[in-house]
Parts: sequence; structure tokens; C-alpha cells
Amino acid sequence: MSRQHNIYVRNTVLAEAMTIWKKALDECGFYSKSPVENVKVDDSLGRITAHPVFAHRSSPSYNAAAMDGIAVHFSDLSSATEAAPVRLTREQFVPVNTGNAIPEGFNAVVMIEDVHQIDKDTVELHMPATPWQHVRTIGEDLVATELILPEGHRIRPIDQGAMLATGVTEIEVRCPPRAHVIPTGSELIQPDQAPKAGNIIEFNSRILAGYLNEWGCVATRGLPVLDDPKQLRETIKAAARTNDIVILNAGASAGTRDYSARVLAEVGKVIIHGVAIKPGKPVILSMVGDTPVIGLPGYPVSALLTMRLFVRDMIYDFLALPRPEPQIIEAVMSRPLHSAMGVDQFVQITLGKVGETLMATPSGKGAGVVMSLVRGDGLLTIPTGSEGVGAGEKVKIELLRSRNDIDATLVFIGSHDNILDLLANQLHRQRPIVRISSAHVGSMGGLMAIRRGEAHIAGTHLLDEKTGEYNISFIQRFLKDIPLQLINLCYREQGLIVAPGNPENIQSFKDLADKGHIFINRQNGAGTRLLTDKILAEEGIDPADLQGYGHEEYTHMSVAAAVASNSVDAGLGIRAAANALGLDFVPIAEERYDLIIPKTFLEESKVKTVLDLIRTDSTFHETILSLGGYNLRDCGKVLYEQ
Ligand SMILES: Nc1nc2c(c(=O)[nH]1)N[C@H]1C(S)=C(S)[C@@H](COP(=O)(O)OP(=O)(O)OC[C@H]3O[C@@H](n4cnc5c(N)ncnc54)[C@H](O)[C@@H]3O)O[C@H]1N2
Ligand code: MOO
Repeated sequence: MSRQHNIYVRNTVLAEAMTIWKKALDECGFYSKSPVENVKVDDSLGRITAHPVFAHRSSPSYNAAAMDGIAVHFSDLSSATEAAPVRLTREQFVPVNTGNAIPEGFNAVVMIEDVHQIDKDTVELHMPATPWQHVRTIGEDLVATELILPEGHRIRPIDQGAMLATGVTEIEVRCPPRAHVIPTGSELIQPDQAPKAGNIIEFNSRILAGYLNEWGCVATRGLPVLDDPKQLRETIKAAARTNDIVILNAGASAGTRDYSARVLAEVGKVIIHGVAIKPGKPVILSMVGDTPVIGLPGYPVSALLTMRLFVRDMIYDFLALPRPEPQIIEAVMSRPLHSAMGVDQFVQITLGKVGETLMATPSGKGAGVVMSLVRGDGLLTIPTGSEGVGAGEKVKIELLRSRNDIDATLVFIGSHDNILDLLANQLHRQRPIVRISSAHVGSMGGLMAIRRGEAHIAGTHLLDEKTGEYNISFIQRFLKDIPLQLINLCYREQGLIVAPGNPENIQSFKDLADKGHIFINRQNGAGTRLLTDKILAEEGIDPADLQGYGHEEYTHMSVAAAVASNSVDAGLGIRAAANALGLDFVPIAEERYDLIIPKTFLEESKVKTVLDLIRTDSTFHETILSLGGYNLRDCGKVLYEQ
């Protein structure tokens, strides 16, 4: 290793790192800062009260008529009945409207509906009155000096109203911590610039500043700083002078241009570099003067996770607010998940309720996969001493989304088709909303999920080589004891996805094998893989002669993406995937894509909504057809049941 490389101080275990960090924050007086400022109550929405707020005046400040009618003295009416009404003369009553002050000497209001006007100066009443009836007495709402809000309370619109009602117009509130996010990296460009190879669109600072604001900071973002120690030093020093928290993003690791730790050690004190967590291992916790500077790893999933672990509580503590309690639920793992011993591993999870079971599935792999956060419903922690969790194992998940959203989620597992994205969008428009969580694990994976009771619907296109029939023989073999329906979704064209204009003039698998072009395959258990293998067998092509046969992708779109990026020459997939990326398509076969739905779920409203949609929504059908390569002649038809 060259001398330029950083070497992690050591991988501190998470709990210990947290304790050390909290102690360092305490020592630099981070928690005792608690600055306050005066604000107009009109501008105080969402702010945190620095002190208890007491009523200045009583509300109402006078005895007020609560109804339109007449003010009376209740004792004048004590004998009034239907049979023996009481007449009052002009000195004994005063006409009042709602909100009028009750004149001296009166103590009740009779509603105008109950008043019989005899003449201008005489009224007749048929009922007695109780003292202070229909009168809002002084301080009914709040008495001067009474507590309106305690300290440390987040102000809501109703709180503003209550304060103003009693004459409180200005209050002291806690100042939110000022946070500043510094993105670093010479390769970073702004989102509106066109990326060249090696360029990275700078979006992390937006994610990070957004969450800092949500957690209670006033967060600002700097422009990206180049990988230049001098510039980095100056930027960090300036930010630390004027902020309560500084977030430095990327350059935390061991690369030759990863300067964060070195520069932080020069301008301040590195307290921790390296925590035994995954993702997020290279995180740096440091102090520059009295300002905490947190160096987050570059990958977005790692950056957000480490910010949640080390920065979120700092904000609540700074504002002296109770930390939000994590909402923990129990779920069942849909597939095994390996974890390395010696690290706390954090996994983004999507959740869906199938029957009575809440199923947990990882929402994406890799610290660079932002969509795993977008799709994530919860967070699973596999603690340091564990090697992972098995399929079917019960796990505890911290919820990141509401339980209602999760209950509204339909779990779709199986083969991928672009229609599913359209379906997900259409379902989001329904009321009540239905969300779809789809795991693309291939047709066989879908069948297995149905067998284990983990999915409402499986999408499948498994071709029986002997009969030429789709799906049914596989159901009879693998799902024979499960009452279910097989419902058609579509027929679709499968073919070779090739570069625009098909420059190599690829027409068949034989062309690929003969000319030594590079192919990209689908994973075992995918319907498209079965089709590939069937064609190879029929055409007498040895898979060993097909370059790239061993390289597998999981979806049609990732196959198309590999072709689009020129890393391969061709892959088998659906026309819609080729169209989506502007690629050429050489048709090979039409295949049937069906949905397997266990009968126990057919009556569930989420499933019914889906079936209704695919059977009756003509705009949905038109949108599908516009993708190209689809035929909907049997869409929604039950093709088999058992
Ligand atoms: N030899 C080793 N290499 C790496 C190690 C290691 O231990 N030894 N750790 C890996 C781990 S874990 C992580 S996490 C990354 C993080 O490294 P850095 O913090 O130095 O981040 P960069 O390399 O600068 O960037 C990585 C990656 O992150 C994305 N990125 C960064 N900034 C932004 C931004 N502002 N907006 C959007 N995306 C951003 C980008 O994809 C970068 O390529 O290091 C491993 N390597
Ligand atoms: O551990 Mo790094 O933080 O994977 O992403």
C-alpha cells in the first residue's frame, strides 16, 4: 500500500463508538449550547418553546353572551313554567347578540327562540333559567397566568391561536442547530450537467440536507469541493466556525484521493475513523474546534445510514427534545441473508402482509442503490455476533413507513415484466391506495414464494419443453396441494436485444455462437433462461460456445442496460425492454406470462383491485400496448385452476 493511503484508526464496535462520540460531544459543550431567540407568535409554527408560556390575559376577558337573545337575572325566572309563564319588563332584560358583554346585574342569557315578545318592552318566558346559562364567563378558556404550553413543545397552529387569544404575541424559542453539508470529489457534477464517464451527479448533499432539516436543523449545502487537501482544509475550517454541525461527504475511505480523515486530523481531532458496521464502515467522527464534523462515506446508502446512527440523536439532544422512539415490528424473512461476523449489518427491507404474516424482503443490494432506500419500508439490524438470518426466520424490523401503508401492500414475487411498473403506478391512483412490492426473482422463485405462502401473486412464464405449454405442468409439480387460479396477464414477444441499428447483424443464437459475440444471460429459474436453454438445445448449440453464458442478470431491463452500455452484444429479453432504451430487437418467440394467485387471496381487496384493473381498465391496456411487443387477447382470463 502506498504512503498516500489512509489506514483506518480501527474498526470500533458500534455501541462503543456511540459512547465515545457522545462523551466527546459532551466535553465540547455541544449539548449545553441551547441558544434561544425571540420570535413573533405569528412566525412560530414548528418552533420549539424555550420556556413555559403563560396566558397574559384571561380569555374571554369579560362575561360574554354565547347566544343571541336576552340577558336576564336567573332568579326572575325561577317560577316560570308552560302553564304559568313569567313576564319581564324592560328593566329586567337587555337584548344581546352572541359575543356582547353581559351588562352589570345580569347573569344568564335566554335564546331568542324561547322568548315570546308581548310588546316592545315586555317579554314572556315559559321556562326557568340556570345561573350563567349561555354565558361564556371570564377565563372560561384560559385564566391569566395559566400555563398554555410547557417548554420543549413543538408549536402547532392551534398553539399559536391559544397564545394569541391571551395576548401573547412574542415568545422565546430554541434555535435549531445550524448544519452545513460539504460534498467532496473532483468527479462530482450538478444534476443538470450531462455526465461523462467517471462523472457522478451530486445528489447526496440534497438527501443529507433534506433529512437534517426534517430532524430539526437549519441545513445548508456547499458546492462540491475538489479532491485538494488545501481547499478541503479551508472549507472545513470556515464551515466549522459558523455552524453547529458540519457534514463532510465522501473521501472517507482508503483511496489515494480520499483526504477526509487526513485533513480532519490536521484541522481538528479525529475521534473515530472506522466503525464495525456494514454499510458505513469508513465513517469519521471528529471535532474541529468545538464543532462536530462528521465525515460520511460516499455511497448514499452508507451516508444516510451513518448520519441516522451518529447525527440524528445529536439534533434531538441539542434541542433538548425526546428522541423519537423507533417503532419495531416482527416480520418473517422471505429469503436467507448472510452477514459477516464482527459487524453490525443494516439491511433495507420491504414489507408486505400476506395473509396474517408480515413478510420481510431486502429492498436492494449495494451501498450505491438509492432505490433500496426509496423502496425501503424498514431497517433490519443483524448484530455483530450473528452470521445472518434464514428464510422463514422471525426478525425485528424498525419501521420507516406507516403500518397502514404496509398493510396496503400487495406482495408480488416472480418474473419481471415492465407491465408491473405500470400496474404499480395505476394502483397508487386507486382509493383506497394499493401499493405493490415486487421482488424479481424469476418465475421459479415466484412459484416457491407461493408455496411458502410469502406472496399474494406470482408472475410466471415457464415453458414446458415437452408439451410447449406454459406454467401448468410446473404448478402441478410444485404447487399441487395449493388451491389456486392461473390468470393470464399478457402474451409478449421475446427476442434478442441488440445495439441500435443491429450493427453486427445478429439474427439468432447461432449467429452469436458462430461469430463469438458476447451474450448476457438470465439467472437460473427465470422463464427467459428456460427459453434460452430450450432454443440452444433445439439449435444444437453448446452453452460453452456462447460467450457470456455464465454472466447472469435478474431483469429484462438490466439485460437491456448491459446492451445499451456496450458491455455485451446481445441478451434475450422482451421487446418493451429494448424499446425503453432505444435498442433494436430481433423477435424469437411469443410467450405467455401468467399470474398465479392462491384461492385464499382471491377475495382479499388488494388482489381484487388488481384483477379488476387488469380486466376492465382500457386506459391501462392502451398504455401496455403502447410499450410494444404485448398482446392482451387473454388478459384477465382464468386459464387453469385447482
Ligand atoms: N480498498 C478499500 N476500498 C474501499 C473501502 C475499503 O475499506 N477499502 N471501503 C469501501 C466502502 S465500505 C465505502 S462506503 C466506500 C466509501 O468511500 P469514500 O467515502 O471514500 O467515498 P468515495 O470513494 O469518494 O465515493 C464513493 C461513491 O459514492 C458516491 N458519491 C460520493 N459522493 C457523492 C455525492 N455527493 N452524490 C452522489 N453520490 C456520491 C459515488 O457513487 C462514489 O463513487 O469506499 C469503498 N472502498
Ligand atoms: O460499508 Mo461501505 O459503507 O459499504 O458502503
